[in-house]
Amino acid sequence: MSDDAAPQAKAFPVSWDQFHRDARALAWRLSGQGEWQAIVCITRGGLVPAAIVARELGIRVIETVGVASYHEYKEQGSMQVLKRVDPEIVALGGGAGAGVLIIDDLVDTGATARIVREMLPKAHFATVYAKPKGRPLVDTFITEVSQDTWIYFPWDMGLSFQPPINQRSVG
Ligand SMILES: O=P(O)(O)OC[C@H]1O[C@H](OP(=O)(O)OP(=O)(O)O)[C@H](O)[C@@H]1O
Ligand code: HPA
Ligand SMILES: [Mg+2]
Repeated sequence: MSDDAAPQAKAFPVSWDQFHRDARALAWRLSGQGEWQAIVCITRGGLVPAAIVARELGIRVIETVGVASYHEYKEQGSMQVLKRVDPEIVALGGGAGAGVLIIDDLVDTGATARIVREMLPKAHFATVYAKPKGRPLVDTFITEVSQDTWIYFPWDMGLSFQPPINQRSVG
């Protein structure tokens, strides 16, 4: 875990339904903010909200940028850029990504957002969820959760048996 990462005391599980609703809410909010020429989604987490936003706003030019940092579960390591943005996309709108929408599932410490913003300084950065440390790097988001919350996305979860509340150990 990086030095500034908080221990994750709380859990915020998100179902597919809730994620779809929240990503659609993001599309609504973005719809009044300009004519987007392309989406750059940050893989892999940004792929799902990008598909929903692209469908709602009729955006058909979709590019990816690959950044990985959480190599182990909840542990942030060194940042690795695995795929850069196509120069054709960077050049849109007169250069530096003007008119481009960058989409990710969430911003946590802001480390990922900082790297991608450097690549496209004039782009609009949007996420579905935001934690306080990363929030200043995002132009538009839907829901804020506390820094010590871990968000569980539906693609990372499966159905499993839950013991009755009165049989759970407290601790
Ligand atoms: O604000 P930060 O502290 O940088 O964290 C946010 C990033 O972490 C997660 O991606 P991850 O690196 O785990 O890769 P993934 O999208 O492939 O799961 C998430 O999808 C964001 O991209
Ligand atoms: O809270 C989180 N949930 C899932 N992936 C993440 N990557 C950084 N923070 C998170
Ligand atoms: Mg990611």
